[in-house]
Amino acid sequence: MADGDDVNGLRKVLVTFKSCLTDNQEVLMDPYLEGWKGLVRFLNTMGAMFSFISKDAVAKIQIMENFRSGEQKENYITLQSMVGYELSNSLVDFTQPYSCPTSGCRTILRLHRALHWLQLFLEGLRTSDADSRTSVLCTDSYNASLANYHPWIIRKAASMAFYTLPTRDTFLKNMNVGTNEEAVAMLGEALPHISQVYEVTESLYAQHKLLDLP
Ligand SMILES: CCCCCCCC/C=C\CCCCCCCC(=O)N[C@@H](COP(=O)(O)O)[C@H](O)/C=C/CCCCCCCCCCCCC
Repeated sequence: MADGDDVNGLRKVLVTFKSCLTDNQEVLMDPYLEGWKGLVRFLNTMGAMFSFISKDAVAKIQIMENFRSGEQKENYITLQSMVGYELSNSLVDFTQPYSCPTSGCRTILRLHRALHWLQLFLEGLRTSDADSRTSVLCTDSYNASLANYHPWIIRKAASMAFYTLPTRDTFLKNMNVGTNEEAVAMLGEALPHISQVYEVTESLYAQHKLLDLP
């Protein structure tokens, strides 16, 4: 395959997050989920050690796609409409985890926290030295974000999976978006959009006191 072929579609995935935000700063659910599906496709190329992560992400994406295709699909067009609908209909459980049915607000919060990890990881990948280890970058970004919400056993399993990651140079090559310099440039283009989606979601959840949903 010629150099630069975006065989994993990562360029398209990262640009998808750019199409999440509307002119009035609302986050569109469909491209948000498409972005995550693309990231999971890439995750699935990294081996069986990551399958428990992929399974959880796929399950959460499926919950949201069910909302987007269900009777109330019009209320799930944006994260803002989802929050308004679920809060005004008392569908969000502020006390019990895993209450049924699992709310969209709770499910998106888990993906939102993972988006923070992604932001930190991609920035680390973009700015680190050529001889850096992706495992260290991934561990550091995980410990600064998602790890704060996971029990010991999950943190242990995650750190074991991270240990199998290659060097930064090999990881950038595996992204299949061109030379390493082109991959770094693509990360620089994509990161501001990912950060914007993260910040808009963070302030939406903070405004409605949803950041600590169990
Ligand atoms: C351009 C380069 C792209 C880089 C590759 C990115 C690929 C990342 C794809 C998906 C990221 C993982 C999404 C993980 C969602 C986890 C949500 C979560 O926290 N789930 C926990 C809580 O859910 P509830 O139990 O409350 O329902 C769940 O308990 C834990 C599940 C296990 C996953 C925990 C580890 C997450 C590590 C994220 C790093 C991914 C490693 C990527 C390797 C580069």
